[in-house]
Amino acid sequence: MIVIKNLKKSYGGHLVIQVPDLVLSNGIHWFKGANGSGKTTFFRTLAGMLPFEGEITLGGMDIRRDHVSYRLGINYGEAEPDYPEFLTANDLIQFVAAAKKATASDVSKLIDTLGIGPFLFQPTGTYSSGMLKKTSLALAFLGNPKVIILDEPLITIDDATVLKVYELVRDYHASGVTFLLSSHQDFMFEKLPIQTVFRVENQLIHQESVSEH
Ligand SMILES: Nc1ncnc2c1ncn2[C@@H]1O[C@H](COP(=O)(O)OP(=O)(O)OP(=O)(O)O)[C@@H](O)[C@H]1O
Repeated sequence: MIVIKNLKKSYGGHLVIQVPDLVLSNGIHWFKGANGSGKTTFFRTLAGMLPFEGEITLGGMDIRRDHVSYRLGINYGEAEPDYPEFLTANDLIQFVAAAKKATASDVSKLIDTLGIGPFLFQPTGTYSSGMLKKTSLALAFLGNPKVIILDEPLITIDDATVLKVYELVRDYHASGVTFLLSSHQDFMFEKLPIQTVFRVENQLIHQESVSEH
């Protein structure tokens, strides 16, 4: 469970998002909102990548005080991944796997499921946008996170990979992982048990009814 209190995130004095009080329970949550509404900023803040005002805890772990255990508990998949171009998918995966304490068998399962094998040892500078996205998705599933945040997980990947991502989300969710997702495309509700839909608008986050979607 993520508990957020009095969160304010600004860039250079310009307020982007404020969350006075929000509890994200275990489940799959979809964050919707117009371009520039603050979804990525909110996700990066929760992932511990940005300074902010307020308090965030994950399963009782404080984002600042318990920063190592907090970060082991939360994974983040970038909307538009961008890596140093000389690094291969294998370099990135091995590095993150070690940091996130992932097992070798989980690593090879993810490489296989997401079809990364054919370009595993090529530098990411040579990748298509879909190959970069598959790499970032593999990184987001490594280790034993309690929460996985996927920012626009379905963009640039082919239809077969979209189905694999649904499968991964369902499987990890079945073993207790909470997902925070954003997408401008609709998710296939029959393939993903989405519990809550949130709308990010006017610097705030409102809960919507799932049946509206
Ligand atoms: N590093 C930054 N420095 C200054 N302003 C930023 C920075 N990153 C984002 N912003 C601003 O914060 C606001 C929210 O951006 P953010 O990327 O969080 O939106 P988003 O909802 O994810 O948008 P999209 O749907 O287009 O991905 C925008 O006005 C953007 O210009």
